[in-house]
Amino acid sequence: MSPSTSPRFFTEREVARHSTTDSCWVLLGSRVYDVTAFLRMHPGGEALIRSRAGKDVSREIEGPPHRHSENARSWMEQYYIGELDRESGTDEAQTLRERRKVGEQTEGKAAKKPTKEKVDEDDKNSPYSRCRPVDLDKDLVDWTKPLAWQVGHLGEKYDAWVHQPVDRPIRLFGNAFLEAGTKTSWYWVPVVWLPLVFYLSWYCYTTMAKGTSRIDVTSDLSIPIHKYMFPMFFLMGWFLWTFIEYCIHRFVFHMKPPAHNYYLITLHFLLHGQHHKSPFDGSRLVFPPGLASLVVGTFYIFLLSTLPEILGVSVFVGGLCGYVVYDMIHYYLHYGSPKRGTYLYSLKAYHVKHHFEHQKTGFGITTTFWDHPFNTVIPDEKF
Ligand code: HEM
Ligand SMILES: [Zn+2]
Ligand SMILES: [Zn+2]
Repeated sequence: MSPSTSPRFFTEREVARHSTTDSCWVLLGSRVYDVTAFLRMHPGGEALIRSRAGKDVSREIEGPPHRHSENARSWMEQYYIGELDRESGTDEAQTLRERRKVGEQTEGKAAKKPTKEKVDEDDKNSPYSRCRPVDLDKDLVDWTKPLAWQVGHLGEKYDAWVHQPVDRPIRLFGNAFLEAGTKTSWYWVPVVWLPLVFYLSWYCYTTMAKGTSRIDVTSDLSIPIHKYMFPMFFLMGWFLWTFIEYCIHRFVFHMKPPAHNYYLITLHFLLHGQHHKSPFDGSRLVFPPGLASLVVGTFYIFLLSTLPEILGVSVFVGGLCGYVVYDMIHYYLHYGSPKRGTYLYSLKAYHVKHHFEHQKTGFGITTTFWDHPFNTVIPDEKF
């Protein structure tokens, strides 16, 4: 909603009443926001916003504990619902006021509402004047049409546009079947891949348990593989996955497409750009199994061509399990509300900062480990 449209007015009491998980409003000065839809997604935790429900959060947005990014402020504008009417303290006064407005309108006089000039004046005096409202009419793309074939035309404006997140679902393709093919519910990932993880783990363990598996180090030296070595190979595969996770996110998903290359921009948008544009579009948060099988298949072929069979399969299954955990954790970081102080809380805060503020750093999702050697750790906040 743009601040230039005539806003609705709310009394202080009315705003204060919306202080539950089902309906949570906050204020920035005299501007009223319904942030209910954002509560669970908030990286600082649901409780922090809920404890300030019905109140002015200007100080908290500036921090400490956290100075919110430009994108976080623009994001908040999407939840703007109206203005606080400080003069009319009670609901009765509000009702009277509404009646007076209707009366004025029927008498042909101008209704008592803030004019555009008045609102702009207020905005100028507010510390949030730099908040850029999400104006869907003025956006660089036409949201009423599929986006896949539009974004390539944005050229050099694409990079800035794609990194300004919005809270709305994306339609990629006009064709309903094609569109459906790009969406995946989170549960398909464990449904498709976990049976394979269990089967291959059982296969590796029972094969090793026969006691006949050996690794030929040289033509003279051959080491027997004990069944209890399986967990070690499995964990090696998982660790290898965390490296692949980092590399795919950093070097494939965050490749910077050349501004004049329509096709590479489109490819970037389909692979990862759409997730940055609409980070909470739940239908596109996990890899479709068809696409994932390309990566999984390549990983399998690579391991089996470089390692002895049983060792390769053991490492592969650990990596596959790491991938399933990655996709589930990524989904949870966007939709879950982990407790403050937990590992998942720190991962969520880290990942949402990657989305909102530090798009060129913070590529680790299930672990920040690989950000250290590659020097892409999101710096700690300083006040
Ligand atoms: C009500 C509207 C709010 C919105 C839309 C919002 C949005 C966000 C976003 C997008 C981030 C990720 C980092 C960034 O982009 O700045 C964030 C982080 C954070 N927010 Fe908010 N926030 C809101 C209110 C609050 C309030 C009232 C508090 C209370 C103190 C708060 C505390 C934090 C903290 C502590 C973090 C960082 C989490 C961490 O690094 O541990 N936020 N918020
Ligand atoms: Zn990313
Ligand atoms: Zn994400």
